[in-house]
Amino acid sequence: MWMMLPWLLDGIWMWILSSLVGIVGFVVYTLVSSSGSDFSDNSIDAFIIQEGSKSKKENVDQSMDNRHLRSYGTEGKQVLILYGTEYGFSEEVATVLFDKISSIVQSDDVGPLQPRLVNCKLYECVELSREQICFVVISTSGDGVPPTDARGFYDNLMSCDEELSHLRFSVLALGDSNYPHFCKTGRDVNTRLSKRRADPVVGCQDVDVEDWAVINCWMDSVVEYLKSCDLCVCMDYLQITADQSSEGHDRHNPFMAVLQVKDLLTDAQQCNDDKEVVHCEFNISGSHMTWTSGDALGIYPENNPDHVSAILDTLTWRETEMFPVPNGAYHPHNDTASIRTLLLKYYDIKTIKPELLQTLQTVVTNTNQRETLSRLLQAGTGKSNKALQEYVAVREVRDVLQEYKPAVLSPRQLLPCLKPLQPRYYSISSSPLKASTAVCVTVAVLRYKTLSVGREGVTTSHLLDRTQVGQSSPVFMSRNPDFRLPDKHTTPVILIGPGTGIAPFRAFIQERELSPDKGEIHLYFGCRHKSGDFLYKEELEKYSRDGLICLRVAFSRDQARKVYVQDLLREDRAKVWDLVTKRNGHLYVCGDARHMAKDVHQGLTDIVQSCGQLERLEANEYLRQLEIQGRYQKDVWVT
Ligand SMILES: Cc1cc2nc3c(=O)[nH]c(=O)nc-3n(C[C@H](O)[C@H](O)[C@H](O)COP(=O)(O)O)c2cc1C
Repeated sequence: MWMMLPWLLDGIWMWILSSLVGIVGFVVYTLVSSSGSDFSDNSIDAFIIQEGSKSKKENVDQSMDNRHLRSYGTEGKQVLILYGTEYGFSEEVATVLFDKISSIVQSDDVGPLQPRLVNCKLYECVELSREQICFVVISTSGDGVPPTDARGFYDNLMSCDEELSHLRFSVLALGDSNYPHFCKTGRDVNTRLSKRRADPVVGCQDVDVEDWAVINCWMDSVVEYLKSCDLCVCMDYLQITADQSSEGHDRHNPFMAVLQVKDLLTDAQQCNDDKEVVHCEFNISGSHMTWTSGDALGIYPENNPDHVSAILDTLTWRETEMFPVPNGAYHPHNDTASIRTLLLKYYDIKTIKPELLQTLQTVVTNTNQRETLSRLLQAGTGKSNKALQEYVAVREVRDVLQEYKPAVLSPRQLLPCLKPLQPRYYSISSSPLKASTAVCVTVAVLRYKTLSVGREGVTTSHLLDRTQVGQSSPVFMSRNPDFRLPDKHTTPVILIGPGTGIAPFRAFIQERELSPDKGEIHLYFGCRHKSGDFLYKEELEKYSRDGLICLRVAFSRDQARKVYVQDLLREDRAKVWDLVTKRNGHLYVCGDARHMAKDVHQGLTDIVQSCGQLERLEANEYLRQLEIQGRYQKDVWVT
């Protein structure tokens, strides 16, 4: 059932054309806009299949806002591009591929290539047995799982054995090498398609974070292949329009939620520490949005206006001039905006794309500057260019533009060099049972220095420093079906979440507080000090006094020897072992993936090894089995 929910929420309209049932099958129609470099004709992520052999074009709905229309105006050689995304990057990449394929002129020139851009969530509309060629752009999410919307497609692909020897394909696997299961989903898809005898015409390519040099290289190979390959003009298809009038709120169509509570949970003076964590509560009444404890809230930030002004200082621009809003993460109300608004709301002004340096190279007149730029770029624009990586890691767009002054860019030169501003995701820290229209998040404010300049996290500083109670922010729900309380309320749970890892556990605790049957909750929380950064201290201590939770807190910096949650778990090894093995207890870990989740896993392995008297490998296998059974769940992230 959960798989149907995003369909509805995402504004998918399923029209079963009863008159066609039995003759041409069913028609599924949808619209979701996609991200891309501009908002021209590039963003359909739906497609229609018809059973039967006759080709047919049909206009599903002409009346809608067709800004995102992809008109399949001609019968062509069908090329399927499937994307599976959690946070939008695969969609952005797939859209670029779509544009590239659209412009290919083939050597035989017998009819144009007809790319179709399809979100994996519409997998039921995709029949690989009918396709000639398919390119899959897919990320890995969670702890090595497919993006939520792509699970149906993934499961279907894995469970079906039908041979696909007629199908040519290639996979672009997006991921992040900081995670243990690097690019797992894309690799799995590649392996499975090969096993089903499909032909990998371009090798599967892993992509570490947003390495456009690698992505472009793969796309070049795809384009080269398509230029001269033989494809038939065939396939049935319908012309599809994109609907802007969808009521469901999602990443493309966020809800403007009023911030109704904002509390700083930390006290710098008490603990002599500059860490700031803020509790925010958004009012979503009227949105029809719902969530389940364990889900996350997507929030679109605004950039710091001072940083925007610093960029404007380096440009030639006029306040009255209007520019297109990028077809990035969400639909703006207007198609155009001033450069100030664009830099404030729609473009990422922290991340430096190599294109910015390449563009500067074309305008700088100072010889030293030109040489510096060409040295930086001479080893390419990919991740393997360490000098470039180091340069961009410590700078933001305003620094680069200031550095190369008096070189001046126009907005038309600058904007194509920037990424669209993406939403950030925060685990929801309240249960809908407590208040179904008040969504809470618990946000650690990011502040640091590079090149002696103060830096800040875009969303976290926007929430703490620049959003007042009563103001609205664009928000939407992000499902996390792998992080759920057990179905039976009486099952004991062990929650391990230091810092803001407490967020989803606050929701879990509220959930059990309001349920008739209350299974045991063992909470392992960690913070630096007893005073000052013990998040939700009063609340948790009250739950503990009332017997709802068994609270164990690791204060890492209150004594000479550092103490962490995994140390407390080791102290409680007999209890943990008993809960898991004798009482069917479920383990949950939330927070930092790079260190904490690994250390906790190590701690749990030690416990299983010693209490179960197992070898190391057997202990690891035991935990792996728990994961497979959904009894060891993680909601972890890399910052
Ligand atoms: C919460 C979270 C979990 C992730 N888990 C993995 C993972 O297990 N393996 C991996 O290779 N990448 C992982 N990634 C990295 C994403 O795959 C990568 O950022 C990708 O570019 C996202 O593409 P998308 O926006 O299309 O989902 C994770 C990212 C996040 C935010």
